[in-house]
This record gives sequence, structure tokens and C-alpha cells, in this order.
Amino acid sequence: MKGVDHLAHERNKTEFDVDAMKIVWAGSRHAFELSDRMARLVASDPAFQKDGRIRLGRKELFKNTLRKAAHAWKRILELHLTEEEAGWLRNFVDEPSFTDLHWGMFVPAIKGQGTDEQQQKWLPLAYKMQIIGSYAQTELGHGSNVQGLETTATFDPETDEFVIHSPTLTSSKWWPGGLGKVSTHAIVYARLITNGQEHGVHGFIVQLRSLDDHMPIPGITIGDIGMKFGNGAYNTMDNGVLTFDHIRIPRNQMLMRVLQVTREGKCVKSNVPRQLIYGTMVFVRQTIVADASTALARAVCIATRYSAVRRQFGSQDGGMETQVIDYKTQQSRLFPLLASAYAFRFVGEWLKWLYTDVTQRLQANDFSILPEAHACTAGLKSLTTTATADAIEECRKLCGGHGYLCASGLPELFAVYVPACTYEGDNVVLLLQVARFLMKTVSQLGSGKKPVGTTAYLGRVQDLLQCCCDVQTAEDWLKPSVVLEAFEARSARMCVARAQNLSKFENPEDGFAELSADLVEASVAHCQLIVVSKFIDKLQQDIPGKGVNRQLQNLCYIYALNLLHKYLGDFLSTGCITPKQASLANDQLRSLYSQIRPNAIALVDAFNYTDHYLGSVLGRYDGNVYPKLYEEAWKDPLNDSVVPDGYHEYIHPMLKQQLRNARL
Ligand SMILES: Cc1cc2nc3c(=O)[nH]c(=O)nc-3n(C[C@H](O)[C@H](O)[C@H](O)COP(=O)(O)OP(=O)(O)OC[C@H]3O[C@@H](n4cnc5c(N)ncnc54)[C@H](O)[C@@H]3O)c2cc1C
Repeated sequence: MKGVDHLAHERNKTEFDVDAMKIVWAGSRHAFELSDRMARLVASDPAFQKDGRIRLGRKELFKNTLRKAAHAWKRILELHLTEEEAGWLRNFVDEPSFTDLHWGMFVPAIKGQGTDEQQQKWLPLAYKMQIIGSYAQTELGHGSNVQGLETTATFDPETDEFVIHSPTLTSSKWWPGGLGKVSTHAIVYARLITNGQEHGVHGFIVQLRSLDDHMPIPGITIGDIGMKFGNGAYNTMDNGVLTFDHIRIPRNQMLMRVLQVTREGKCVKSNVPRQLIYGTMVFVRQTIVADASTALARAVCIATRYSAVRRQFGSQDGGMETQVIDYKTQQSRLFPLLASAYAFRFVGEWLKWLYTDVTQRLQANDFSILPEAHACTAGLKSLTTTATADAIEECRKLCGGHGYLCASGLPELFAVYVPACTYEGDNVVLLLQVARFLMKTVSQLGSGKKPVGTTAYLGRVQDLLQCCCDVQTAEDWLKPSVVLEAFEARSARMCVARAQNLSKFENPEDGFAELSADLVEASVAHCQLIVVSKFIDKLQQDIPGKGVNRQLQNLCYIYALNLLHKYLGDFLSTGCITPKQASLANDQLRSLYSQIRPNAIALVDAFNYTDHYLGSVLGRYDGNVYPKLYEEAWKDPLNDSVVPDGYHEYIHPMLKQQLRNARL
């Protein structure tokens, strides 16, 4: 039986078709129906219940996750789920585990970097989970600097094998997920050496554990690197340490799509360029951007529902107190995050399209788009994960004290999410890569080379350096062309100014190092422009459903104008807008907050998250927060007994001592 909906009065205010918005959020009716079915399947299966995860010790936590992963696999087979359905199911089980790396890194690396024969041999085994793979790149001494990796892969022509070896302590592989306890195989990145010559870092498929008894292969030392940030959180994952003592693997286990080593030990480049590796990165990073919108939407859903339930102050006449969501300060912190969730969703959707486009071009041997696609995905990975990590913490604060309780779901969401700012490329290092690409693009403008894709606007740099913002009233800020031009002009002017500063250095590398903090700012401006422009593109599509487009417009302008407000220094110092226009943007922003307010609950309902997936007492669909928080408290192990364990052993003797002293 359904209980009382404490948020019904909020849902009654809705001015748009929520079901239609659910489809927009999911990307298509097909995606909506599929994800909805999988979410409900997981939520209704007792084997996937989340209760007590944060109260488990490390070993139990890990075993619990293995059990769930095995159960998920069993259900996938029993129900004959498609690859897409299985992906959604794993997603809703919602615990970081070895399967993330197996499907998210190991399989894509073989697909992207393996030859056709290698794919035919290894992928069926991986698809059936007859082998479990990890992605072993990072070492104790080097992560970002991949060229600094020390593990060696030396070709032995006598036996037609590679010898994989860890020559130093700092060459120990360190961090790979799923490696510590579970994986049977890994893609290991090592320095390729043939005939005494080095050929850079390449990937090798290496068996780590026996498929019979799961014992490490002799010569391999392997284990878990220890507890990580947060209590439950990422500790369900066995991030591992691994060293090799002259481990031999057949020659055909080097991933050879780009470079081949012949029987004689000669290195032969294939006609596929090394940048092909970017194709895999584009895939992995587009999934990270999609995950950012999912995590951000979760936090925002919790904070929005709770902000409508929570009341503080404001009752002059003995009536109801004010819902905290009605405070303008709460709105100005919360609604830009709601808008960001939608913005990241749409840019993620576009990245998915980009990946398909890149794949098709690669198949046609057109590699021209790869550097731009790589820079764009690197930048968007950085921008969206940083913003999401910050936003989850902001949502915690928006929920006041109760946000700090694990029952809110926010501490765990934060702890699980924050490493996204580091893995798959440290976010600052990625922005520096974007900056290099932008500076190169600007430097080639004079030679007539036309910038492509997301940098195409730089082809109009002369116009953008001179244009004047055409805003006279607050409503003018609701014109897509006005917003787009302001963001393009800001980014173009920042790029050109950085390029001019760089040209003052005799050695460009010295300049790059000295100006790196400024360069990162230009990259951020460029990436924010991409997100804004993809949101505006989305509005141009034919979106069915009463009032849906209107809500999306409001969210789009909240996203853009809030950025403009936050980065006002950039817009003013580059002369893109005047202080008066900035003030008008702020007026418009306040008006948009008022328009979003009655729709806020419905806009988070459109994420279609089950209570199981949200895992938050504060974010419950029915808004029944207080009784459930009270109930939850009594589940804590400290409340198992009225008198706590340790009372008679420690506290009681101490008190007795105090009493004796007092009597003296
Ligand atoms: C939860 C988690 C899971 C992971 N999973 C895997 C995995 O499955 N497989 C795997 O191989 N690895 C994995 N990693 C490792 C991850 O990829 C690396 O940690 C990441 O690439 C960053 O490298 P680093 O740790 O060496 O950081 P560092 O490069 O040492 O960064 C330290 C600081 O230096 C700064 N910095 C570094 N270089 C520069 C520069 N050139 N200019 C300016 N600043 C710089 C960074 O911004 C950062 O602030 C994982 C990490 C985490 C946290």
C-alpha cells in the first residue's frame, strides 16, 4: 500500500509534463523504459539491499560486494539480458567493484588497441567472464607522467616471449581497480625493449592468477593497497599493488594494433597512428561525463526534496515556518546545481554521439578529428567531475546538519565520487593538455588552418575580439545568440591573450610552465563554452511534452548566467560585457530562480531515481524524512544495547576513580 506523499503539494505546482521530461533525461523512450525496468529489478531484489554497508568492516564490505557482483552476473545470465540492459543493472547495483574496470577499461582497451586476432581471442573470454581483467597503468612512482613508467617488457627472440619485470620499488603497479584480489588478467603498461632499444610505453595482456585455484602466477606479487577515503565508499573495490619478477608472456600478448614486434624483434608501425589510443580515451571519458551528471543529479535530488521538507524560521503569526527552498540564498546555491545536472546530461549525450562519429571516422581511416576530440573529452571530463565533486559537498551543506549523517546518503556519495577528479587523468593535468591544444590552434590561425569541431569558433577570432555585447535589458540575456557570443568572446580573448603572453618567452616550454595557471583558466573558459553551446543546441531540438522546452530553457540560462556571475572577472577583464550588463544578468538569474521554484521537485522527479538507488532518508520520494531519520538512528550498532560495550571495562572504573578522588 502506498503511504502519504508529503511532497504532494509541491508536485501539484508542476507546470510541465514530468513523464515527457523523464524521457528527455533518459535520452530516449527506449533508454527510459530499459533503465526504469533495471532500476526496479535491482530495487526489488533483496540480494541488492544496501542496508548496513557503511557499518561493515573492510573484509565483510569487500565480500558483500563480491556477492552482489556474482548475483548480478547470475541474474544477467538467467534473464538473458542484453549488453545494454546488463550495463544498467550493474549501474543500479551501485557499488564500485572489479566489474567496473573489467567492462569499463579492460574490454575497451582490447577493443581499441588489440589487433583483430587479439580481439577474437580475448574478447569472448572477457564477455563470458571466463577471465576477469584489470587496467594496470599507474605505478607507485608515476601516474600522470605515463612516459615515466618503469615496468619493462623486454623481448627475448630465443623464446619468442616478452619478459615483464618490475626493476624498482617505485615501478610497482599501484591503484588498478579489481587487481588486488579478483582479476585473473590485466592490461599492463610497460616500456617496450627489443634488441637493447627502447620503444616507449605499450600495453600487454598478462595473466596474473591461475584460473584453477586463483593463486598468483609464480613471480607475481599481488595484493590490495589498503583502506581509502570514506568508510563504505570506494572500499568495496580492491585497488591493487603488483610486481613482476621476470614474468614471461608470449609475443602475441602485446597489444599490437599500432605497433607490431616481429618474430625477430623488429618494431613495425602499422598504418594506424598512435593517436588511435585517443579513441579508447574518448570512450572512457564520455562515460565519466555521463556518470558525472548521474552523481550530480543524485545529490541535487536529495538536496531539493529535503529543502522542500525542511522548514526554518519565518512564521510571524504562529503558522507554518518557511520551507528552506524558498530562501533566495538556498535557491541561488541549489538551482545552478540542478541546471548543471541537466547541462552535463546533454553534453554527455553529445559526447556519446561524438564517440560514434570518431569510431566511424577511424574505420574509414580518417584520423584528423582525433586531437580535437581528445582535447574536448579531456576538458569535459575535468570540468564536469570537478564541478560534480564540489556540488555534492554543496548539497551536503544545503541539507544542514542532517546532510552530515550517513543516512542522508551524501557523505558516501561524496567519498565514492571524488576520486573521479583524479582517475583517468588528474583534472589539472587534463586542463593543461587542453591548453596545449588551444595554444596550438591559435598559433596556426595565421597559417590559414581552419579550427574544427568545438574550436571552430576560434576561426572567427577577429570578430570575437571586436564584438560588443548587445544587452540592454535583463530579457536580452534570454537570447541564445547573445549568451553564446559572450561565452565565445570570453574564451577566444582569453586564449589569444595567453598566446600573446607565451610568445614573449624565448623557449615556449618555459613560457608554458610559467603561465600554466593562466592557461588552465583559458581551458576552463573553453570547456564551459562547450557545455553552454551543447545545452543551447538541445533547446533547438523538437522536444515533445507540455512545458518541457520552457523548463529546459530556464535551466539552460540559469546554467549560463550563473557561470557568468561566478566568473565575472573573466567577462569584465576581457571587455566582453559591461558592469551594467553583468548586473542585468544577475537580475535575470533571480527571475529564473523564481520560475524554476514551483517546478523544482518535478525536475528532480524527472531523474526517475528509485529510493533504493538514492540511498538517502533525506531524499525519499514521499518526503517522509523525520520518522525515518528517527528509525534509522536506532539501527546504529551503538544502540544495540542500552549500556554500551566497554562501559564496565573502561568508563565505569574511571567514574569510580573520580568518585573516590572526590571523596578524598
Ligand atoms: C580511486 C582510484 C582508482 C584508480 N584506478 C586506477 C586503475 O584502475 N588503473 C590505473 O592504472 N590507475 C588507477 N588510478 C590511478 C590514477 O589514474 C592516478 O592517480 C592519476 O592518473 C593521477 O596520477 P598521480 O596519482 O600520479 O598524481 P600526480 O601526477 O602525482 O599528481 C599530484 C599533483 O601534481 C599535479 N601535477 C602532476 N603533474 C603536473 C604537471 N605536469 N603540471 C602541473 N601539475 C601537475 C597534479 O595536478 C596533482 O595536484 C586510480 C586512482 C584512484 C584515486
